[in-house]
Amino acid sequence: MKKISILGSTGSIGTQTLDVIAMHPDAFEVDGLSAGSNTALLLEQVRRFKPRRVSVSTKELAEEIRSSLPSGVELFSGNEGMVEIAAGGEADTVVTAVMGSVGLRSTLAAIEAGRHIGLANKETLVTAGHLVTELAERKGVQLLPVDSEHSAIFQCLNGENREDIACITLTASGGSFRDYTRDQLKHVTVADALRHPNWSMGAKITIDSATMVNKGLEVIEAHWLFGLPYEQIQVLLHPESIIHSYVEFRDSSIIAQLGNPDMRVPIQYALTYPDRWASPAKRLSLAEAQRLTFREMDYERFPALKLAIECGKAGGTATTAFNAANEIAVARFLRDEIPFVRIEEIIEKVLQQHEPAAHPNLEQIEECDRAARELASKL
Ligand SMILES: NC(=O)C1=CN([C@@H]2O[C@H](COP(=O)(O)OP(=O)(O)OC[C@H]3O[C@@H](n4cnc5c(N)ncnc54)[C@H](OP(=O)(O)O)[C@@H]3O)[C@@H](O)[C@H]2O)C=CC1
Ligand SMILES: CC(=O)[C@@H](O)[C@H](O)COP(=O)(O)O
Ligand SMILES: [Mn+2]
Repeated sequence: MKKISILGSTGSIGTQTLDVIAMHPDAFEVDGLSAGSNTALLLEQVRRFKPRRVSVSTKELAEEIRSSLPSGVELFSGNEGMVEIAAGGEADTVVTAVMGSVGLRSTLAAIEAGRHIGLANKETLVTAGHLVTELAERKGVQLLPVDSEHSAIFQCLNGENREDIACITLTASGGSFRDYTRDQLKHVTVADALRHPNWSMGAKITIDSATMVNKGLEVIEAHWLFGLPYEQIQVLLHPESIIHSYVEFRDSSIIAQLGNPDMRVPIQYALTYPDRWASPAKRLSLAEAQRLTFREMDYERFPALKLAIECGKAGGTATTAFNAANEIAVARFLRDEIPFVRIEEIIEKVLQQHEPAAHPNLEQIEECDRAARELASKL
């Protein structure tokens, strides 16, 4: 039995990870679950999956659910609680399905404890990619991508030599507003932005997809996961989200990974790697799909993508500040406090005032994250 812990078990990736686990009850068991504030769902998950340890985001929420937990289940709270779920217990693999850079300390703690990582929480790599990848290398821990594009690249690279890679291409759906002009973006609502054309995901990543920040975060994520320079990472608009990404090799061969959009596939592969197991995902019929379309990425239309790549190239704390500013700006947009186009402006303004530090340690990263959040909240 493989033991799995999930950080963010009540979210989109967390619940789909539990769906995958439920499909293979003889192969997986749940060791620990960490949630934010959705205690009703967490308690339901506890009854069904019988974890030994759970955590919620605050002490108050922990006290609220204490008497509803079966005896013997250990209860934790706050960031320390997430670290307990990540590094305590007996998990073989920790799925990082929490949203945002709040997952950084617990991801590092899981790696330090020698747990393999099913990595969905891309913000940790954007915030502190060098710390996460260096520690994983030192501890001999696998960082198994859950993000669909990175799982695709990972699969395309199976058995290949890194020196043979010419470049990788991350595909982008274009998000909710891919056919809008910049002028039309001025009047969009939160409900409009939350209508992703192909994927059903958490609110924050759905907005990131609409601003193309998601693809920016993914370029940085790919840089760290695959150890490639930014010059070898490209982005292509592919509205159907069928080709999840591809690799071009120096002999001009291209290997791509395709499938209907269903996150249970990359989640399961991260849990079963290097094996492939049966999945209920709808089979892709290219005859039915008939046409796959592509468009050159327009960096003027999607300036946040351009800015993210510039931050990636600048290195150090630039990507930390980019991520933190975006997290705050998206939260403000979701609360209807700012218009959609203001998200990009806030990120840009925070970066204008940011003094990047090279090779930051964890304390410097956390200070940069805090300062960028403070500024983004004030703007
Ligand atoms: N959804 C998808 O298809 C994909 C997601 N990803 C990445 O996966 C990660 C998760 O995304 P997604 O599942 O969509 O997000 P959701 O918003 O659906 O879920 C986020 C999870 O994190 C928990 N959480 C949020 N804030 C805190 C906190 N401060 N402390 C503890 N727990 C917290 C939430 O708890 P609660 O709900 O209980 O408050 C929830 O369990 C993100 O990094 C995203 O970019 C990557 C590829 C695809
Ligand atoms: C499912 C997944 O991996 C998301 O990150 C997805 O890629 C979002 O879609 P776009 O950012 O391409 O719109
Ligand atoms: Mn993705």
